[in-house]
Amino acid sequence: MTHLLKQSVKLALIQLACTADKAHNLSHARIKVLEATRAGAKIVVLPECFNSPYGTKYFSQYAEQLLPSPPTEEQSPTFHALSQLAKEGECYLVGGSIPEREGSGQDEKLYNTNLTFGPGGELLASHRKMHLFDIDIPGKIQFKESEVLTAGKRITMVELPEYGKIAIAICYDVRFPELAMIAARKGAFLLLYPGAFNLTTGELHWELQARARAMDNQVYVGLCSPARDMEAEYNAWGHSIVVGPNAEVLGALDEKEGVLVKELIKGRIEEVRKGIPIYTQRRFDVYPDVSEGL
Ligand SMILES: NC(=O)CCC(=O)C(=O)O
Repeated sequence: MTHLLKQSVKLALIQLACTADKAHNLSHARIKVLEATRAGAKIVVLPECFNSPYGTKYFSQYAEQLLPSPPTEEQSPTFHALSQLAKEGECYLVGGSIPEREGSGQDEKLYNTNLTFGPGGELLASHRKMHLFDIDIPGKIQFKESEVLTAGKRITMVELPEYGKIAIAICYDVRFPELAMIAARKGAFLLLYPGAFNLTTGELHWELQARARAMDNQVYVGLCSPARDMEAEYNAWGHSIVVGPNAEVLGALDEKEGVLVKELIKGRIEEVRKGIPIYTQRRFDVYPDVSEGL
């Protein structure tokens, strides 16, 4: 029997204490990633906007140029730091996200972009957040990424030769089940979302979204947040979480900085799908398969 996850693997989520000092964030991320790889993690994830404050007024200030790829050290210090770190830790490094600048002047565009590197330091994928975080809950939170950011247009999947396919999206992207379903139907064993939910929606929806995406698709899901900083303008929810294919919480952090390492088990997805066979019971004769044609 072929398995979606070819061999068991340890996944680490780094719930980083992010500051306004990019150089500090990069060196601190290195310490935490290497802590995770020493614990045996082979897939390591950083949070959304892990090397800058999260806020529309900061994106331009912290943005780096990623194209043409590879960028120079000056264009993107983060690209080079992450590439080097993946190599040093001999891991797949899902580098959270950073603000990306493309073009200049009138043509300038900013994106919220993930870079994912392989153990040789090679860039494997780049995901631009597809669904921008525009919400308005009166008296609680207003946020409008689309004031400054442009949305990405591509679903991102990466083949890890030893393990299988993973899918990467960013934070608010998790609220769109179509994205997760397309990735799962295309063979992903793991959906990863660097994210930074807030104190209003975090409690109600963060764990629920992670478990829902896992339950609907019978795959592993990981959501990786920055640590909460009550001095910052945006207070991240924290609670980075790993969920198994039966929607079971395999592990979760509180709001403080931490490293969560969990083993994903070969054969578990197939076991869950055999027990509750929704994966093969869908009625694509009645409603469309969202992954069809993509
Ligand atoms: N950074 C984000 O996309 C935040 C998403 C969020 O908080 C939500 O409730 O969704």
